[in-house]
This record gives sequence, structure tokens and C-alpha cells, in this order.
Amino acid sequence: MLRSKILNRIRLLKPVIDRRCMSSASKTPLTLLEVDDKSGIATLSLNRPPVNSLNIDLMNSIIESITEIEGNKSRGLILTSANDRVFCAGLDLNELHKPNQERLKEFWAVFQDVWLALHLCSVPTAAAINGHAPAGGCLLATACEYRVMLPQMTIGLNETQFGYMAPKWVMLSYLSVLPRRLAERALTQGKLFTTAEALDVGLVDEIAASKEEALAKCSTFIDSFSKANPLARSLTKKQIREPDVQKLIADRAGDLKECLEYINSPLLQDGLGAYFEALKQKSRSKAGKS
Ligand SMILES: CCCCCCCC/C=C\CC(=O)SCCNC(=O)CCNC(=O)[C@H](O)C(C)(C)COP(=O)(O)OP(=O)(O)OC[C@H]1O[C@@H](n2cnc3c(N)ncnc32)[C@H](O)[C@@H]1OP(=O)(O)O
Repeated sequence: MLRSKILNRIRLLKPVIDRRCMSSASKTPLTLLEVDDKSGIATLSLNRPPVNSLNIDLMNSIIESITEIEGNKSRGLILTSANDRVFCAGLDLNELHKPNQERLKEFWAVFQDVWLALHLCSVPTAAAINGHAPAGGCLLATACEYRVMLPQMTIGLNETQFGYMAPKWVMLSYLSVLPRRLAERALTQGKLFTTAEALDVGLVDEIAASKEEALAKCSTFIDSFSKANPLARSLTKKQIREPDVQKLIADRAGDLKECLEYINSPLLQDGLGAYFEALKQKSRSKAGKS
């Protein structure tokens, strides 16, 4: 107990670069966690090249970092990307296309967990969206309490574009920031909003010209709670988010079953295969041009 208190104190005093969850291919850390010694604000950077797509390891690393941030008494959490073009490309399509069934079950459970961990994080959370944030990337951002985005990026739950219906709890994240009518239209269209459109509809709270400015704006948001009692603040947040969270917690197994059936259906597998192939083709022709 005493040891962990001392360790936590040291973590607050010194910026911490955390290297616990490594990418197996490159042995680089999948998330970077840095705690500012002056402000006590933790910055969690997604670091899985090329596009921070969410596989099991990256999601576990995010969950571990959130647990650590809550344990070391950081004053707030800023979620951002180590990549200057992509915040997060959403779920790793390699995990969804022709999946191993046992791994798919684990993958989906960790996906539920990462949303719960971020959605219920006890400290103030903000996303500095310094790149594109489609699908699961948008979900991570909307689970935070505040969003600041760089210009000329895109964000949205675009699942219908590649043949998926977002699960209810994913839709709830959208409904927590967008008016119902707009959320319904955007979800059914699979719309990706530009930064300017996202600000216009309230999907993001501010635009920043650079990553530094986005981080500073997120810090200002976190500082806005300086007069609130941290425990009372955290309990209030949890109370307000409780109904959405309960919709998932009450039926995690049902959500898993539904998702497995859905993902394994030939129609979805075919659609996903074609979508993934088009992405790869785009990437190949980009590489050919450069
Ligand atoms: C009840 C059933 C429910 C079913 C599921 C619902 C779940 C709801 C929640 C979330 C779903 C998802 O998140 S699914 C993932 C959706 N993601 C996307 O549609 C994004 C796809 N990617 C892009 O649009 C672009 O890559 C980008 C805008 C993010 C970046 O563009 P950029 O030009 O910088 O990079 P490239 O396109 O050249 O890509 C580089 C490289 O990365 C590969 N890539 C991209 N996205 C993914 C991904 N999501 N998973 C795996 N791999 C991805 C891409 O193929 C390129 O690879 P190669 O160079 O090897 O070809």
C-alpha cells in the first residue's frame, strides 16, 4: 500500500513514459503515457502505426493506462494520437474479416471494456483529435467529455458505409453529443463529418490550429473543474452516464452473441472484404505515386 502510494507520488512528480504494452512486430509501445509534473494532467497517446487501428493489444493498453491514471491521482486525461494524420482508424479490420472465433469473442469483450473504461473514467477526460477519427476512433472521442479537433480531418460513425449496424451502446455515445434527429440521420448515412461540420453540429467542442493548441485547450477544459470536489464530480459523471452504461452491462453476453452472428454473416464478410481491399488498393496506389 505504502509502496504503491510512493510510486504514485513519483509518477506525479516526473513525466512518465510508459512502455508496458508493446507491438509484437516492432517492439514499440502501443500507448505512450505522460503525466505533466506541473499540471498533473496525463496525456495518453495512441501509438500503433500505421493508423492506430484498435486490436486487442492496443485496447488492453488503453485500459491499463486508464486504470493507472485513475490510480496515480492524475487530475485529468487527454487522449490523443502519436500519428499526426490519424487519431484512430477504428477497429482493426483484420480482427473482423474472416475472424478466428475465439479471438473474435475476446476482441469484442475488450472492445466493450475499453468503452466502459473511458466512458466511466473518474477523472475529467478530453480528446485532442489530431487526425481522422472514423468509426471506433469517433467512439473513443465521444466517450470523452470534451473534444478539440484539428482542421481538415474527418470524424463520424460510418459503419453503414461498410455494411455494419453500430450496436446500441455505440449509438448511445453519439446520442450523448448529438441531437437525436441529427444522430439518426448521420448514423443511417454513415456520415463522416469534416472538422468544420463537426463543430457546427456539436460533435466537437472546439477547433485548434495545431496539436499543441489542441492539448492546451483540453488542459483548459480539465482546469475548469478545479473548484469541483473530485469525488463529487466523478460520482455525478457516473450517475449521469449510468443509464447508457447499464444498457451494455445488463446484456454484455447478448451484445456479444448478436455481434458474432452479425460479423460472421456472409453478407457482412463479403462487404467487409471488398471495403478492406479498396482501402489496401488506395494505399498501394498512394505508395505508387510517391
Ligand atoms: C453488431 C455488429 C456490429 C459490427 C461492428 C460495429 C462496431 C461499431 C464500431 C466500430 C466499427 C469500426 O471501427 S470498423 C473500422 C472502420 N474504420 C474505417 O472505416 C477507417 C478505414 N480507414 C480509413 O478511412 C483511412 O485509412 C484513414 C482515413 C484512417 C487514414 O487514411 P490514410 O490515407 O492516412 O491511410 P491509408 O488509408 O493509406 O491506410 C494505411 C494502412 O492502414 C490500413 N488501415 C486503414 N484503416 C484500417 C483499419 N480500420 N483496420 C486495419 N487496417 C487499416 C490500410 O489498409 C493501409 O494498409 P496497407 O498500407 O497495408 O494497405
